[in-house]
Amino acid sequence: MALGFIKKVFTFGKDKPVEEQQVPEEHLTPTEAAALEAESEPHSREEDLPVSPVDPVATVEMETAGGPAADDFAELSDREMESEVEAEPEAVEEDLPPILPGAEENTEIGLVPLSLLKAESEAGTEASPVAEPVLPKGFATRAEVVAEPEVPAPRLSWYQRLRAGLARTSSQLTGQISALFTKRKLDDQTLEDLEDLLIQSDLGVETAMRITGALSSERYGKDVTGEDVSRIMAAEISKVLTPVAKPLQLDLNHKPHVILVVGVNGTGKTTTIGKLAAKLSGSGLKVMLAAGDTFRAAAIEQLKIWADRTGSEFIGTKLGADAAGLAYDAFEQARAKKSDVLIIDTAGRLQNKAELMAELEKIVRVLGKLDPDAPHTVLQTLDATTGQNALQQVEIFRNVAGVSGLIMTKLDGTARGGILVGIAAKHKLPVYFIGVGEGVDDLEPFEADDFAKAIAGLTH
Ligand SMILES: Nc1nc2c(ncn2[C@@H]2O[C@H](COP(=O)(O)OP(=O)(O)OP(=O)(O)O)[C@@H](O)[C@H]2O)c(=O)[nH]1
Repeated sequence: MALGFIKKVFTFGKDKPVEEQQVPEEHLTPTEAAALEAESEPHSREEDLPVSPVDPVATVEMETAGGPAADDFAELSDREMESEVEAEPEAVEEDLPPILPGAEENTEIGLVPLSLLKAESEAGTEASPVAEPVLPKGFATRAEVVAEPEVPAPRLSWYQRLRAGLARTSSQLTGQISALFTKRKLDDQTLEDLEDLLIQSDLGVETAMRITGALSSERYGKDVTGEDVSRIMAAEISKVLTPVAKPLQLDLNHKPHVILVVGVNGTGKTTTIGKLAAKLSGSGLKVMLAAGDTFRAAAIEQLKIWADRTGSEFIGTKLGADAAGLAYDAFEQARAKKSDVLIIDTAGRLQNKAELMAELEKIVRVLGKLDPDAPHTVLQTLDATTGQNALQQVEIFRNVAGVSGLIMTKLDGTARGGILVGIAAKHKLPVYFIGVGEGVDDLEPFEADDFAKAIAGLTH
């Protein structure tokens, strides 16, 4: 065995210069040579292998955390753009939450955790087991004490996460309402003050008036508690939301049913597409995902990973390519492959708003050439932490892309969910799902009653 070569390989990247350590083989005694060989064995472990100077995870993290400014892309050459798109998918996968609980522990498909391998190899090299002393009653070995199982933190139900997300809205509101009604009979002044509070919580003038109207007809001139107001508020909000809480209807005669997903960047389009794809493919439908956000390399990358993880087909193009062209190709391919559902991602930010709107209009127009009814669903994602701005976003995207339904995301964060009530009252667009986390299962059908109770701070 060429000892010099082995030493070179196993000492790569270490502080000591390789030359210093090299001793010609013939100058060693057999014992020294054997000792040296033995010493080199443990270095074959993963952690001593050279590390690539560029960390792809860090690169993608940087982009997903907001991405480079629009102008940054102008300076990329085509080749650079392509290489960004072709980056190893594993790099981003580490960032994404696991698809199935416990999937990483699956040994049935030939994957064995590294820790198990290490434990096995250590067990094999042990000289002989040392007999544990038997301790008297009342004593315990340190290992026994340390090995006490940790109780895992219970995973919150989606409703608990929704309530936690809406806690800011609800506790602020209920706190102020309680303060308003302490030792006061319901009169015109308290009703007016209540109306102001409700409007400030993004519920909208119409809903605020509904609530004060209902309260007035039930309790005018009588004592009112914060609890009374919360109950009436939940009932009135539920009345506004119930007509818009609808399931997303798929017409599978279309083959594919085309869903175009639009919305401002960062509102959760790509993640929501992944969650939808998981639900659809999980129920046996053939799904194709198209990366129509050709503006951001990480978005293409992210969608490809979701496609792989959900067993969906994927179609993408290079960064900066015509998104409408991609949508057209995707529709043709999905037809040829007899996909049930085609979901098309779009960019949320281009250099300017006019350009973004022109691109969306073109995508809709081009899809209509292949099927006058396509896109069959236009979904808009709304970030629940944005408040009043979401109202304008619906206005704009509805006009340009003909939004037919909404999904509100990030309701698990510090959400300002009141705005969904305002949007429902004004636009009356269906709300299909709500996002309550970043995981694949964190997409729940929208339930008017649950949502209304969570805003009013009532327990389920
Ligand atoms: N907490 C929480 N985070 C979410 C939810 N939905 C999406 N996110 C996160 O929001 C961030 C933005 O989501 P994306 O899916 O990349 O948003 P996008 O609209 O596709 O963004 P662009 O590609 O920039 O247009 C990511 O970090 C997601 O993990 C949700 O329901 N809850």
